[in-house]
Amino acid sequence: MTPTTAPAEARTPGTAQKVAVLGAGKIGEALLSGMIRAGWAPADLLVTARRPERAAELHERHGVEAVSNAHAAKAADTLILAVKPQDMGALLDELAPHTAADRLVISAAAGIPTAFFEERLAEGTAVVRVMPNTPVLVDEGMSVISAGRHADESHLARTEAIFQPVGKTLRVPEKHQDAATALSGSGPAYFYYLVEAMTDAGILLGLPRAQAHDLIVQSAIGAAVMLRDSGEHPVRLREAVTSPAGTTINAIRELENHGVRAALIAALEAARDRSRELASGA
Ligand SMILES: NC(=O)C1=CN([C@@H]2O[C@H](COP(=O)(O)OP(=O)(O)OC[C@H]3O[C@@H](n4cnc5c(N)ncnc54)[C@H](O)[C@@H]3O)[C@@H](O)[C@H]2O)C=CC1
Ligand SMILES: O=C(O)[C@@H]1CCC=N1
Repeated sequence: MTPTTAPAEARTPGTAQKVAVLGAGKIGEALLSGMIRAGWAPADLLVTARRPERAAELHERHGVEAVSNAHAAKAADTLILAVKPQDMGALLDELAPHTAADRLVISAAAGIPTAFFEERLAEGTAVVRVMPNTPVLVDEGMSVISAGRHADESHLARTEAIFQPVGKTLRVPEKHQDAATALSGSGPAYFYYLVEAMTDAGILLGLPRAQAHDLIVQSAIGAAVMLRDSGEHPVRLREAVTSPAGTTINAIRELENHGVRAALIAALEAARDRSRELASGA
């Protein structure tokens, strides 16, 4: 399965569909801004927020009408639910009386299975589960998509029309969503953490913080582009940096001595386990 990027013609939303983002916090607003960059008319979008000040802020920033959850459920064909997993039950209680079965419901919440929505919404409602990540803000997101019981190809295509303009998408069976959440949903945080730690190392080695930051960030960008574009395996790319009796191998030995590889495997396993726990509202 290779992640896909939208063909040019799919990047321009061609339908008169109305899409509502319910619970526009960090990820909801990132998606909203991405849809506008991709050419969605603000008039075809709706947004909901818990606090009136937040609703006003979203309206001011994006020119999108802020409405109640009930209004969004009635007026929009596609509802993107972007509240915290722990708030999803309450949101669905609010939406259920107003949501017709022909709505497409897209959940961006970690952990919550499509069955959770199907049980609480009108019989036959199409639900798609998506795990995006924050680089949707710069159109470099990774959004992992799974169909619920009543979601067909057209629902998946409508979902991809929303998420492909802000990055890549990948369809997976829903059983892999917790793993995807651990890898790409949370993934950006691990890279930020590494940059933070490596910048500290630069300071230890005597560089000013700003310079250390720039050296590490540009190395990260260069490495990421090579990983994406060179077609080479990461091991080959690392070997090309690692000269015999050189500097890099000394660093790699320390990473191995400190169990960094095992720590990463354990960390992602812990994230996967937490995603599973969220399914029970924990
Ligand atoms: N932050 C991230 O990198 C990612 C987050 N997610 C998922 O996206 C969801 C949101 O996460 P964040 O944006 O980080 O959280 P957040 O806390 O920034 O956003 C959630 C927003 O929902 C609002 N809200 C809660 N209940 C509401 C209701 N009944 N009606 C209207 N608005 C309501 C809150 O006031 C808040 O603004 C979570 O389910 C999370 O698992 C998924 C992928 C990545
Ligand atoms: O930390 C979280 O629970 C959310 C889901 C994936 C990224 N952020």
